[in-house]
Amino acid sequence: MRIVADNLACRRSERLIFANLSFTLADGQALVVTGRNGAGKSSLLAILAARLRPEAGNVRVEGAGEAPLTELVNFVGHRDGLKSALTAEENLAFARAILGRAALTPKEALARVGLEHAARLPVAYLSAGQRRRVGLARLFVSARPVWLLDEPTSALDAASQEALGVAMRDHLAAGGLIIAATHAPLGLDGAATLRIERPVLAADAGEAA
Ligand SMILES: Nc1ncnc2c1ncn2[C@@H]1O[C@H](COP(=O)(O)OP(=O)(O)OP(=O)(O)O)[C@@H](O)[C@H]1O
Repeated sequence: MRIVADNLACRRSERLIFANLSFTLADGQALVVTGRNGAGKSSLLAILAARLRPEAGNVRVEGAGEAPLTELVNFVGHRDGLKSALTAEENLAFARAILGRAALTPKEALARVGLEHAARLPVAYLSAGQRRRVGLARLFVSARPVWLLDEPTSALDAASQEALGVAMRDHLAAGGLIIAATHAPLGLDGAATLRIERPVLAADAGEAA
């Protein structure tokens, strides 16, 4: 399958955040999205996950049968999206039911991120890095092929960053696709990069002329 983003533009609170942004990504490929704070990395991921409407342009998926991109995407956002009162295992069981395409069980997914001992603890009791790892474990409970990751290494220690690198490389080797917004290196050699730059506004062009 391929994801094709064509001339995307994003406006938030009346401000044009980015424009003319295009890329194509195929099976087994990763795209690392970079840019200054506020450049629009999270906004781009939100557009790809159909949580935000683009100002212009479109995103299409090719070669995935009838399935729309929303059903192919597993999105781990900047906020972990976990319910604090539920246990780690319950949070993952919920995600597994919502996402479909069942893969690892919640217990197996927690073992994959080294948190089997925390399965029965309310997420509220976990450290920031542990919460992040539970959030990332959502990637393993469903076989959705497109991982959208927003700052996936934030709060992770070196060992967990390495484990995430292994998981991402395994996913790509199995034909998955990854689009990750980050300020930190992710260890994805050969990934394409997309740096979001400030759009050139008509007013700026006029000033420059
Ligand atoms: N819900 C919102 N409503 C209005 N404006 C928003 C909203 N969310 C983000 N923005 C604005 O959109 C712009 C892009 O934000 P975004 O979070 O996409 O940037 P980012 O590149 O991910 O930044 P960072 O590196 O700091 O995470 C910022 O100016 C931000 O203030």
